[in-house]
Amino acid sequence: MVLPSFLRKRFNRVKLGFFLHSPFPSSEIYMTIPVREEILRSLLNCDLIGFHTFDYARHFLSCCSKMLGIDYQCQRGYIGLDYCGKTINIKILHMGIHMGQLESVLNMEQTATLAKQLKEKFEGKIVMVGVDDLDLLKGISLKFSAMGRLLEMRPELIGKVVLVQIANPARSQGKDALEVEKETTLVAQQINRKYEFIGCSPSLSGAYRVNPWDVGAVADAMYVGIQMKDEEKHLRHEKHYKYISSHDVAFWARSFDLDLERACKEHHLKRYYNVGFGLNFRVAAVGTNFRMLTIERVAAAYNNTNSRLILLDYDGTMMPQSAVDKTPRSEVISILDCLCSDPKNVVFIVSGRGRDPLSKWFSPCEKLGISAEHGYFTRWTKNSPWETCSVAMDSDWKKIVQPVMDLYTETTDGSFIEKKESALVWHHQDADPDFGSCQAKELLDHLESVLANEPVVVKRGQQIVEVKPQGVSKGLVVENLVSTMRSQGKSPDFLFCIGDDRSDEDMFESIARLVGNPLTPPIAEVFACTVGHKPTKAKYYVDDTPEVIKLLQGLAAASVGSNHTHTLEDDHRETDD
Ligand SMILES: O=P(O)(O)OC[C@H]1O[C@H](O[C@H]2O[C@H](CO)[C@@H](O)[C@H](O)[C@H]2O)[C@H](O)[C@@H](O)[C@@H]1O
Repeated sequence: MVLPSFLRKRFNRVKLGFFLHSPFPSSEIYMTIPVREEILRSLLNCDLIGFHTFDYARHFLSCCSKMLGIDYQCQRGYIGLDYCGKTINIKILHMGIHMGQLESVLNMEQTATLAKQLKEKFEGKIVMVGVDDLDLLKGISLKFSAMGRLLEMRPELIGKVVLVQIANPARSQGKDALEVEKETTLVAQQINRKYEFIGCSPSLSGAYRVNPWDVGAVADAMYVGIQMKDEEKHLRHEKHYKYISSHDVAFWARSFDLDLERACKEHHLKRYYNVGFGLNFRVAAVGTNFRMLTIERVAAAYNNTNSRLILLDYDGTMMPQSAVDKTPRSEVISILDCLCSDPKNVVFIVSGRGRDPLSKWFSPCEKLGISAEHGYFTRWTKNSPWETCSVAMDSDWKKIVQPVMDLYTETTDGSFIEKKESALVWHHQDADPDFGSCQAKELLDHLESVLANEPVVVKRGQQIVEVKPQGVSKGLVVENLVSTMRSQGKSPDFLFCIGDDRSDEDMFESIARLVGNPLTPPIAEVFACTVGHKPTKAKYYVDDTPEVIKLLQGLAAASVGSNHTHTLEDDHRETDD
């Protein structure tokens, strides 16, 4: 299960599908695994993850939600799981059996001989047949016990009913397999001894769904089966046979492969969003060369340029999503300060957060620019005034949104509403992950239906549903900052932009447009970088938040190295003091 991590790291564009041919445990059990998150994250490197049943898939989705805070949704009949901006598809399909193999065995002379022998042996008796692997999961000994219970409850059946169990040899020879074999044989012997019962082997009921742990219920089901009319037995058998023969292992393989192709195609299209649509070669390269951003690569460009624009998302980029205290560490402040001190740099935090927390957190950085609420507010330095987005701001829509969000807050324990100046945000991070995610989907639909004629958009984010004015986006921030720098005669020759979520994709999209526009001055060095390995409009990625900080630290060191005025360590010490 950890292989996908290694494969994805080594071969970025490989098509990865994973099918789990055994149950996925419920979250309560899975939770006890020390490396539970690593395994989940590894699987999420796949394009398609398959399970035998909805229950196993549900367990997996619930683990992702509870342990990684990752949402899932149902779209166009498919279950998708949002991970780092990419939708991982979940497939539910039984693997099926090999029909050709079954038929060839059925047609063998030996089979006919055995069938004849069994018929003769159990002449005049009701025969129940089960076929199982002799392993821990099949619960054969429980079925034996149920047979015992049936004979106890219905003594008139003793000698009239036979249970024939075909037990495929265990595929492993481990302690588990040997124990199951021992236990099964023991139970069978006990029951056979008690009823001097002939030739009975372990069995499986099949047509009836019963709790295998409820021996009495299994015994009842056996009785119903025994009483059943032949016509009904045939109908049930036909139904099953039709399903089994049409959903055999070949069908499973074809279907899984088709879905894997579809999932990869979607991921491919998302990653290569702009390729071939009239944009120039540089943009096309965004898709074809998606690679990890190293400090060596970016520092070389950094050192050779004179007017740099550095755009940094906050949550999930500079600050881990999982952090409780969102205040930036002194090390981060020190790095930012150092970057801002370089006269060749214009550095901006571009965040969905409100201007108050951002200005408070970054108050030590005098020269840092802040773009808050996805660009609704922008200020170039600590002492410059806030500029407000020119988008028409009629806040009457809040009167519609507030009561709807109130309703969901009331019914969703742990959720709350964040009131930003330009937006209203419903948070469900602290609610039950499954219920919260389900409510978020409902809320999104609900809001979209009541806001159809309002100048706002409803967006899903990391465990949030946000309503904000139409036209406000981080993409617009990029366009405005670049055009302001150009109008000031400081046309950027280096553009570094890093972010992790869907709102940051708007920045990458704008950058692709800027780079592809032959009518505007070219930007020599462009680094659009996402956090995490996923389909994106960015050309580069880094793995996680610590890697982002390391990268910025490298750039800050390059600035320090070029002017030799002070070291990062000095800065750090001063800030800590
Ligand atoms: O643009 P970003 O810097 O990535 O900010 C996006 C959102 O950040 C905040 O929400 C996030 O943090 C919350 C508190 O820890 C958490 O509850 C939520 O799940 C995260 O998405 C902020 O509250 C939002 O307004 C921003 O849009």
